[in-house]
Amino acid sequence: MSVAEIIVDVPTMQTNRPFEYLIPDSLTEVVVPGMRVEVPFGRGKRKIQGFVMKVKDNSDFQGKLKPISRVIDLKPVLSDEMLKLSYWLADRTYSFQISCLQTMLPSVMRAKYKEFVIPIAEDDEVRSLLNDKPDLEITNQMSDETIRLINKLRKNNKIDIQYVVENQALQIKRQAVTTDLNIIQLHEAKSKLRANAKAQIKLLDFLCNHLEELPIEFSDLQGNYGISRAVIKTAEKNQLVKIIEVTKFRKPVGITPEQTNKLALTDEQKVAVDQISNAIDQEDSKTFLVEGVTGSGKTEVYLQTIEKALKKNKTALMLVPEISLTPQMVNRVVGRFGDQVAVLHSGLSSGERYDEWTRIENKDVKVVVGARSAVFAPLDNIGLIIIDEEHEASYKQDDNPRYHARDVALWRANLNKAPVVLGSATPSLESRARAQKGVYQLIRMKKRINDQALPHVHIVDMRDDENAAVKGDFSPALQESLQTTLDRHEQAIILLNRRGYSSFMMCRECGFVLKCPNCDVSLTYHKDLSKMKCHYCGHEEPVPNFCPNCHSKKIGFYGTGTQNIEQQLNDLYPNAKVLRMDVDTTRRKGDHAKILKQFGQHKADILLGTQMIAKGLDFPDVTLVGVINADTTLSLADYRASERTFQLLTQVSGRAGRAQKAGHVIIQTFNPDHYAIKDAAKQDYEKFFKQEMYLRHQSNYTPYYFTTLISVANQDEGKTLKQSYWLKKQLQTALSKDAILLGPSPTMISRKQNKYYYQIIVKYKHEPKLHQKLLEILNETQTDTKNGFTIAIDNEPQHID
Ligand SMILES: Nc1ncnc2c1ncn2[C@@H]1O[C@H](COP(=O)(O)OP(=O)(O)OP(=O)(O)O)[C@@H](O)[C@H]1O
Ligand SMILES: [Zn+2]
Ligand SMILES: [Zn+2]
Repeated sequence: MSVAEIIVDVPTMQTNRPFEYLIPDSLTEVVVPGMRVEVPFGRGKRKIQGFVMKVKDNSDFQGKLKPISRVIDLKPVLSDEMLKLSYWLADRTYSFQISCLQTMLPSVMRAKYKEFVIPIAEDDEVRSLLNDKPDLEITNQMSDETIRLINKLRKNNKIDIQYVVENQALQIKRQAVTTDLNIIQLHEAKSKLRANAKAQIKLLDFLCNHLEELPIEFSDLQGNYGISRAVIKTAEKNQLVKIIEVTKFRKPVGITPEQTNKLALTDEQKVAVDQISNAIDQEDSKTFLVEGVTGSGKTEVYLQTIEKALKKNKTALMLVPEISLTPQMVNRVVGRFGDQVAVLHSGLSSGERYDEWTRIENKDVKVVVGARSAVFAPLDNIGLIIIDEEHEASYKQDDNPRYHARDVALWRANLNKAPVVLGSATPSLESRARAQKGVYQLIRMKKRINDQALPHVHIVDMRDDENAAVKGDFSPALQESLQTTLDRHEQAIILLNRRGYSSFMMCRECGFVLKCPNCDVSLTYHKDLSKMKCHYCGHEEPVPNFCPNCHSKKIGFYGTGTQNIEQQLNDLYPNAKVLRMDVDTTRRKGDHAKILKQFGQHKADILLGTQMIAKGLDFPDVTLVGVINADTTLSLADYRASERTFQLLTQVSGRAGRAQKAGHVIIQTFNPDHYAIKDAAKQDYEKFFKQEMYLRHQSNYTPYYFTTLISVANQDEGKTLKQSYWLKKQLQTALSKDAILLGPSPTMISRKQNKYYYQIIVKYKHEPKLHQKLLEILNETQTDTKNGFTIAIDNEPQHID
């Protein structure tokens, strides 16, 4: 007898452990760990997906084991390494193991179920429900009446509901057009068409010219040849073409890498490459922190150490923050290693992602570049892991499982005996502190390439009379610098620090602010839709003409958006070409890359944007960087506010003067004396680090204390509060007197999608009982789902709001 231990796809506390299933004789030796299978679960015929964790010869279970119904995969989709990782990840992030297993796979491989009605009794009602067909799929389009009928028939044992697991990944097919007609028949068909059937004629002409390339995908026909779906459908009806499904490897778009060659290293780069190469050679899983100023050439260090790993017949994993935001980086890696690279990022369609995943899984590639979730890439025999811009908050996932890619990378590196390289001009305080203690090895690169000086930064005090008097958002100093830059035919980058700065509506008569009815946030104006929108729940409504509160007409926009700044730039410099990069102009795939390409080709003079333009960009003609409002991130109610502000300002300043020409930066602020702004102006990370460490020490925060954030949500505010206090009491029983408990307090946005949110923060140094207690709390609160509480535990949160 062989038995499999399986984690089933039922994300509840009770099912958060392996269940045993019998492996039927027909499947012995087929079922192996890491494979997905379909198993019966609970009463009735319900079938669900599960992951095989272990296969063994016998079971201690007294009752009768149910058999596995079928296998979903023909070979394991998760390696032993990944299965092992899932235990650690679930424990560390307080999440269900099933969520962890699923997080490691491309989303298309996550289970989808179809439900079918199966008749089990002869009955008129059943027959009419099924319309004389053998079964009926239950969809969410069914009327309530039908659902009620189904329920009734089920209660009377006349029908049964069966669940079928659908493997989406295998079903990624695309619609394509082909034809059975030969060229002569096509011409004949064309001659029979009426002259005004222009679209049909165009389609037939196309077919005649591309017969050899058939079948051709719908999207291709639409996108590249302007032939619409309707035209194809008509042709199908007239039996001119056939519509079929094709499976294809999709090639991610937007990447046009130019071949790059190895550069001769500077002295600082050489030191870094040597030390890291050594660790690769020795299979030493140590962590390096490369603290290199902006433009010091960290990328070349990454590329040459990756090459080292490949030479040793190993693979390399490189994480970057949201790749679609840094096409330059992807181009550099693909340019160096060509076909050996797979790219994983959220800009890919789920199909493209799956294809890239398959290439890695098939061992067709040796290097993986990707954003956060690429840390789970099915690479084997990893020799090096790199995390660029390691300070980025986006490496932490906001939803369950709330993992930090850095932690996962360290875990995998340890198992693979590979070094980790964390790179940044502005390392996170945690990482820099670890380097201080010798946990990580610090490598500093203090000079820019070509010995180019760091840009000269000028702080403009917006409280000054002269600056306060200007009408728009541009101080005289910034206006002048922009003019000089334009006169010299150089380029400028203007940063609008976005947080809390979008356009909302306020009444200047009574102070009323237009808010979302479901969430406790103001609605944001979207010019292109001419609507007010909620960024949390998507609620939208028309722009009001008068105040809903006092009926005054003095309701108007407040705050400045990028569109507004763009208008001001156009008014100030009518001859300059401005490119705007924000959420609105980068909605579609490839928009990002397009804007950056245009700017790189100097088709525009000014690149205006939000945080997304602050990092990684490397354009030689950019000599001026202007920051409109340095303070917005500073005013966040988060203990990381100073750190975030320093990072943002240092990074964006670093975009100026990276090649031959010297760079200038103008930072407009209402807090010119704040250390985060002053240190950023000097690009002095070390000074900032010391000051910020001192303050964190004073206020008992990371990296001196560990932090865990527990949030409670419910539709009823009273219940939420009560539950929060109960939780706090529970925690107190497990904590020593050295731990600090804050809250419960409402989160900054205390209501989202009609739920109230309260949070408790635990700060601690050493609390051996805390972990167990938190698991117990989860257990107790989640078993009782009827109350509708959502409890989330965030280990080392990136944002506290
Ligand atoms: N050894 C070298 N010789 C000549 N040019 C180099 C060398 N190393 C890097 N460069 C060039 O210097 C520029 C800056 O390098 P890179 O973009 O890697 O900086 P960085 O350290 O990543 O900076 P940032 O943190 O601002 O992104 C690039 O254009 C790169 O091609
Ligand atoms: Zn009003
Ligand atoms: Zn809302």
